[in-house]
Amino acid sequence: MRVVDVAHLTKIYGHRLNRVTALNDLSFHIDAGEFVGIMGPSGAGKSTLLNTIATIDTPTSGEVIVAGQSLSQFSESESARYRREQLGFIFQEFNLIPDLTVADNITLPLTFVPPVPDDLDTRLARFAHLLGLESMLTRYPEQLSLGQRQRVAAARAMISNPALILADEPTGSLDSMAATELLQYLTKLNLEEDVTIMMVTHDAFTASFCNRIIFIRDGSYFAEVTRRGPRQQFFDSIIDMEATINGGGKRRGPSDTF
Ligand SMILES: Nc1ncnc2c1ncn2[C@@H]1O[C@H](COP(=O)(O)OP(=O)(O)OP(=O)(O)O)[C@@H](O)[C@H]1O
Repeated sequence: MRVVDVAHLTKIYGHRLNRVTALNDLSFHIDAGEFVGIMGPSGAGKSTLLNTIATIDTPTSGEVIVAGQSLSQFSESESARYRREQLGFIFQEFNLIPDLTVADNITLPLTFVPPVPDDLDTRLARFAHLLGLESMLTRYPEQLSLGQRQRVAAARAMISNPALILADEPTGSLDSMAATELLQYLTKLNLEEDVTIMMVTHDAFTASFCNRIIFIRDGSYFAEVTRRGPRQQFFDSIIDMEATINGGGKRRGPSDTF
């Protein structure tokens, strides 16, 4: 099943002399159960793409369909509902609420707008278990390590069973050990729970935990690489593609597999 369908997406900011084309006829799709990385040089349009899928930004032309719904048809309230029910967000800076316990932070998406589901406690227990947070539920965010905080953010993103998790540089604030641990958890949730993840990252190591990377440059689709073998090999192929994209090479068309 297709979760994300981006078709001929174009976003132009400003007009006349200060016109900037942030996205330029970008098309790709993501299927259910994929863990897809979005990479590309600074200014390539990655944040604009995330913001468009999150309905924070509206496209100039083209279409985004998520879980069968065309985002351009949404009213304000439908967008808010879509973000609440279909999306889960993991940000670089965690965005946890300091005055709430870990348990209350995780369940926030379910308690924010009534009615609170009957299985709230079961869902909390399940995601706390999946993310190794069972012993920390009564603590406050400041009593956790940065890696643990990001796992709380991941549990919060997933507790409402959204169609898509949007992760924006989720390892950006973590040291390499905590980053690896988080990525292992995300991989496990992707493989075992079929969570669909789209992750923007600058970091090839982080990207190597995905199963496919879409590279964009100047707002357009540039190339993609798909993991077929060991992660080290996939990492090398990501580094190669980064060199190509930064070196100004031309690479477009069919998927490269490694
Ligand atoms: N609100 C805005 N008004 C005008 N131009 C914008 C706006 N937001 C982004 N841009 C421009 O659109 C282009 C794409 O920006 P975007 O932030 O999406 O890139 P990015 O790939 O996320 O970059 P980075 O990796 O540096 O975060 C850039 O040239 C940027 O300057």
